[in-house]
Amino acid sequence: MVMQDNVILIIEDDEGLRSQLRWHFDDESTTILTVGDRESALAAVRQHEPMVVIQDLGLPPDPEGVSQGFRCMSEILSLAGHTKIIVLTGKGDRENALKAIELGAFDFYTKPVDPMQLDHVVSRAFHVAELELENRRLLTPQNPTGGLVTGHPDMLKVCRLVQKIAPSDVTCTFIGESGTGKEVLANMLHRLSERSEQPFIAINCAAIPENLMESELFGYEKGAFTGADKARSGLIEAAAGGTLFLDEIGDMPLALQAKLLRFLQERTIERVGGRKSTPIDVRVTCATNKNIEQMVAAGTFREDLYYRIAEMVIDIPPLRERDGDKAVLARHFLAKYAVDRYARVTGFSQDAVAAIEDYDWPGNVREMENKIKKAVILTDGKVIERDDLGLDPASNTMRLLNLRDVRQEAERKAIMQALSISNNNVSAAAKALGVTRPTLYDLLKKYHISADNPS
Ligand SMILES: Nc1ncnc2c1ncn2[C@@H]1O[C@H](COP(=O)(O)OP(=O)(O)OP(=O)(O)O)[C@@H](O)[C@H]1O
Repeated sequence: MVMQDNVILIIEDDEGLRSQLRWHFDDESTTILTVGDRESALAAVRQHEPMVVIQDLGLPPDPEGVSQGFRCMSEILSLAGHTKIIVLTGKGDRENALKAIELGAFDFYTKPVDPMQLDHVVSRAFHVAELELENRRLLTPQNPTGGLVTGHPDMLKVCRLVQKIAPSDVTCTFIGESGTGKEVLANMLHRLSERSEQPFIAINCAAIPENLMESELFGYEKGAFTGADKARSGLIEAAAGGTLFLDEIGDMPLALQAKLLRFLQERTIERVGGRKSTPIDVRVTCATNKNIEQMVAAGTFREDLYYRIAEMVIDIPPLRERDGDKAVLARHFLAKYAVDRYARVTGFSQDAVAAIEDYDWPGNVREMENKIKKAVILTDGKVIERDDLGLDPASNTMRLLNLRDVRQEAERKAIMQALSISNNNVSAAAKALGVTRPTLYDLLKKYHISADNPS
């Protein structure tokens, strides 16, 4: 079955509400299917596999209870596990709302329905579904990504670039903040290359003391220095035939930069204390979170080495700039760690989702993985709550005024202006801004602007 883009299935036994929702969501780009009971819902899912389902919990023959609603939800998820189900619950029915999340619902919405508010939830569900779909498209058996998960257009572009250059021997350098996935990408590059059966050796240039780095990389001969009682090969030799990943290349001392450059030019190594040159066939990949061009200008990084390692420079955006990836990655890490004795943990509360979205993640994906792993272990319930995540809002305020902030402020102002000119009509405002309605809803959410009161 292929998931259909822009199909919403509404499962609601109240005919009035069903028509209201159909009428509200109906537009040229969206197909709305409506049904009133569980059997018809399952038939519609089999036939159309909608991306998003809006579902009432009270369905016949148990319209006052929740048994049919939960059964329907579980059956949809076992038929089409990626469906984003938004459950409609009665006021004060928090217990069932949480149970729905535990069973795998994407979100819940408390009646009475305000279609404009429900729009936010629906467009977020579409957004996450689309990102996950992109990620699944990327992750085919022909495209092993070594565990890289993303749905963000810029990261997908990076992945495609990596796939393209993998078969060549181009030396590429990944530039990005710590924890953004540079090593994961370097590993993906290796796996996709013809060297995949050979070793992938990663070395963190910032973690090795300067006086040991040369012998670590190039190896040494017996008697090369005090304590060298036998010869040892270095990491370049260990990577022979495969890939050597030099992480934090910006921290490599100048003296060693010269030796690395010689290796990259001649493709031979000389062990410390040795006189013999040995040819080694290795692909070199680098990463850094430093601005190497600035270091070149300051004289702390050799320009000739920079040109060698930067045959291809690939920028990795920080997590805070990957709109939508936070949700996709959070769900990925939950699935990764909520196993065995933690399998009871099945989702995030609404508050937790909002906290994940709002947080800046200065430590990027690594920080998120650690925080979610910890939350899975620490939570007492079945759902991870905001407090379980231990996100420190202070780190969000550390941001300096930079181009991104300026751009966001301009975007926010333009949206407010468009809303005010269009009398808060979201469709008209979206048109004026040249974006789709779901995109505008995403932006409204991002900037915490209410369309009812855009001040
Ligand atoms: N897109 C991703 N999907 C899944 N896991 C990811 C992704 N990006 C990063 N990770 C995970 O986050 C952690 C940090 O990633 P990685 O080591 O690749 O970051 P890095 O940019 O190389 O960091 P550093 O500069 O500090 O070495 C790893 O455990 C990795 O598996």
